[in-house]
Amino acid sequence: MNQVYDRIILNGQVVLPGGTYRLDIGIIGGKIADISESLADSPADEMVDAEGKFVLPGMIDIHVHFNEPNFGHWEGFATGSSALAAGGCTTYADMPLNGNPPTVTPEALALKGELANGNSAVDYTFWGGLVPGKLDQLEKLAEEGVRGFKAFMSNPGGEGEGRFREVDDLTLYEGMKKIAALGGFVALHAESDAITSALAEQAILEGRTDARAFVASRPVIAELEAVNKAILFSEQTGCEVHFVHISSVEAVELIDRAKKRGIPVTVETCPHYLLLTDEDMADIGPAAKCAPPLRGREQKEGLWRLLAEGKLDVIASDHSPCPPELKLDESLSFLEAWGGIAGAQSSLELMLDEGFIKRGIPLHKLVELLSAGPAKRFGLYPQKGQIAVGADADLVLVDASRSYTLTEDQLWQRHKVSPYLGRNFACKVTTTLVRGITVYNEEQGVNPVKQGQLLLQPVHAPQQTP
Ligand SMILES: NC(=O)N[C@H]1NC(=O)NC1=O
Ligand SMILES: [Zn+2]
Ligand SMILES: [Zn+2]
Repeated sequence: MNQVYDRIILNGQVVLPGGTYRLDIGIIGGKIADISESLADSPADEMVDAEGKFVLPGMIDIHVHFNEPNFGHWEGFATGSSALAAGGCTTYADMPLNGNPPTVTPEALALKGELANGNSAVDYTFWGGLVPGKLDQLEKLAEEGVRGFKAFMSNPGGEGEGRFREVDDLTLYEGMKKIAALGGFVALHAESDAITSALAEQAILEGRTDARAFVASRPVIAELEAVNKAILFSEQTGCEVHFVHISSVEAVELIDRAKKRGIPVTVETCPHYLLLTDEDMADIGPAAKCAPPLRGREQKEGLWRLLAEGKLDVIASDHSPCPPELKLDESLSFLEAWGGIAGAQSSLELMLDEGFIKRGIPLHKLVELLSAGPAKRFGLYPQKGQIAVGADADLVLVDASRSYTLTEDQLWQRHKVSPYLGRNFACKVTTTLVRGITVYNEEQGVNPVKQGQLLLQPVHAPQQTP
């Protein structure tokens, strides 16, 4: 066959679902048209030499907070998605907070869509929100194509009237019944508000406001209590639950036991729970503050063990930035500083560095958590999330023979705050392609033409003809 390819990626170590092989990839019309041992002699408009590099499916980061509308000064679509592109992520799902209005009505969803359109470096979709008083909006959001609905079981913090609020038990239960009927799923920030707010209040009364006090105010039992309740609600309503940013071995095991009983649950953790500990949080300061908090070394090692055992489904960044003064102002105690880690650009490199290079976990196993797992969770698979003929050509080239130190000037996000500044990475993303288009390369940086497409299918839209 004498096909003319738009582009051929030559000589890379290509990470397929079952393993890593030296292969060439031919791209036509934004899709992977061929994967073969030699396309070197095939005609193509452009040849990309991937000699010595790994070629992976782009990461699919289903947990980021880009904060528009109205909180673009925290993080916006252009800067946030640029950080993702530079870090090897090709699709993301934006959370319904901390922008205002939060994405809990079709009007707010439309506003998100307008703000992201033309400003996103990579493809994207939106989470809706499940909050008290807005149960009647769920169906309308589903009509606009929303399938995932985020709820907080503890106080999400944040500023302003009309901001996103945590669910009470009845809203969660009733919401899950409705979402199940709509064919959707919920994502839960699973920490018990009763436990965390009482402990935080007690700490403040006792004048304990440092990093250690923060960790003590959000113990593992708070996570377990919330997970346990949500599993019960899932069992009772049939609603699928995705547990975001799980931080403890005990919670992953609880979720795993529920899966084995046939309850439709999935579990996510974040690079920071696998890379950092509570001691790092105290050393680095509020740049490493997140909720649930970073935990001890045994928890971190335990999460790696569970990852190796296949008990995790998704790795996501939970990129949740804020203006630097809300974290770094010296008048703020650790307890008062904004909780949220802004690590979007580093997720893939951290997982490859620590998981593949240092711990020897096969790349295709990591790709299951970074790409295929999240794509499946969001119904984007097999169009996205794997390297396969017919899939979108969403590809990342990684040089694993190059080490570098992360500095502020390399960060594409709105504010140059990251717990990974100064860290030495043993690999580097060199090129990111979305549907065959170069959205990032080392020499030129992020492509200024923002070609990311929205991946929502409103039910009333005319079906696209191929
Ligand atoms: N509101 C918000 O984004 N909170 C996030 N930050 C964090 O560390 N955990 C979260 O859920
Ligand atoms: Zn959360
Ligand atoms: Zn979050």
